[in-house]
Parts: sequence; structure tokens; C-alpha cells
Amino acid sequence: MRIDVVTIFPEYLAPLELSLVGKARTSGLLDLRVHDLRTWTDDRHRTVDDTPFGGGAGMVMRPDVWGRALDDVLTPEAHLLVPSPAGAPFTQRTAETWATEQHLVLACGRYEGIDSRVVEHYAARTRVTEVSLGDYVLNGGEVAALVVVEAVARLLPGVVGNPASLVEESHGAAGLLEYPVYTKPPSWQGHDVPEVLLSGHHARIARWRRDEALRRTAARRPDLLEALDAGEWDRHDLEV
Ligand SMILES: N#Cc1c(-c2ccc3cc[nH]c3c2)n[nH]c1N
Repeated sequence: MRIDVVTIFPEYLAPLELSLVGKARTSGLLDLRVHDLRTWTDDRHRTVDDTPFGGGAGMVMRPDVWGRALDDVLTPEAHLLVPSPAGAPFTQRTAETWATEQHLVLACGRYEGIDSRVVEHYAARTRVTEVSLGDYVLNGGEVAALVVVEAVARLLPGVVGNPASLVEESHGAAGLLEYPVYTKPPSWQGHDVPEVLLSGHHARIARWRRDEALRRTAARRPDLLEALDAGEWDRHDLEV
């Protein structure tokens, strides 16, 4: 998979040289290219923004600069992703879908955002999605680019050492939060690991883990349970 990120702060994406994503780049599983938007400016001051039509505070990113950048970076198979507080929520399902794509391009805005004609222009010739991390306000799209790249890259075959570890995660196939995890020592600061996990009884362990996933999800994210088919589980499963 190829992912291009266009930003005025390329150094913001430096963490993607580390850990699993960094290894995926080195191994060739992920072709990640980070571009400085100012490469496509046309003045000595390398200007990327201007005042908003209609007035108001802040600056807007110029369409001409973005147009030259995206004309260079986009390919026929590309899916253009534009982080925005007004975008569609980014979820694990989104990551799973985008992990099957050949080419993602992330256009990271700053200031008050990118001139809206850029999305309008490219939506007429390629797939464009405005995407949001959640209902809070950031200063630009780079954090979203970090999140999207990591969430997608880790799903690519060969990136995560043990694919089984992708199965029982929060927001995984079952749509539940993940169960609590423990390691040695069996007792720490007076806190003991649940006995069932030391039993070696795999069926009981599996049941305990599912019960805990249901309990946590009911307590912290009841909205996720509403999305589940009522027939998949019985609320009495949660009764102590
Ligand atoms: N994704 C996302 C965002 C943003 C965001 C994205 C791009 C820009 C460009 C200027 N300000 C931005 C905020 N805020 N909150 C989110 N969930």
C-alpha cells in the first residue's frame, strides 16, 4: 500500500518512522511518502494561506497551492482523505476498509482549513472523504494523519507479528471492548490475577474473557451493545 501525506509540518509525521509502521516502511509493506505543501508554493515567501472571503478570524489555505500538490501526488486509484472536524467519524471499520485500498492520500489542513473548492474539485475526479477523529477541535490534520496511518498500516498483512492479536481487540469483529489483561507476577501490591486465568481451563478462560468484554462494554460503551444483534447475547450474561 502507498500512503501520501501532504502537510506544512512534515516533521509532525516523524513518529511514523518508529516501531511497527517504521518496520513496515523499511520492509516495503508500506510505501509512506510525506510531502511539504510549501514545495508547491509560487512566491518567495512560500505562502500557503490567505484571508477568508466573507471575513472572520484566521486564514484559509489556498486552493491553487493544494491543487498543484494534489495534481502531483494523486494517482487514478487514489482515495483522497481530508481530516476535518466536519468529517465522517473514523472508526475501526473505516480502518479495515481503507486497509484494502491501493493508495491513500492525506491532505492535512491548518489554520481555518483548506478552501472548500479543493474537495469539490477532486470529488469530481476521484474518491474523496472528509474524516474526523472525534468531537473535539485540533489545530490541524496531522494528528489525524498519524492516527489513520497507524490504524490502517497495522492491519496490512505482515505488519503485526501475530495476526491473532488483531482478533480480540477493542472494537474488533465482535464489536466489544477488549477484556482486562494480566501478566506475572500472579500477585502484585495485594492485587491477585483472577484465578480462572491461572486454571489452564481454556473454555472457562474464554468464557470469562467474553463476560468481561461484555461487562466492560455495557459499563463504558452501551452504545456499542445497541449496535449488536440482540440475539447474539443475553443481558442476563452480565448478571453476577
Ligand atoms: N480530523 C480531524 C479533526 C480536526 C481538524 C482537522 C483538520 C484541521 C485543519 C485545521 N483545523 C483542523 C482540525 N479537529 N478535530 C478533529 N477530529
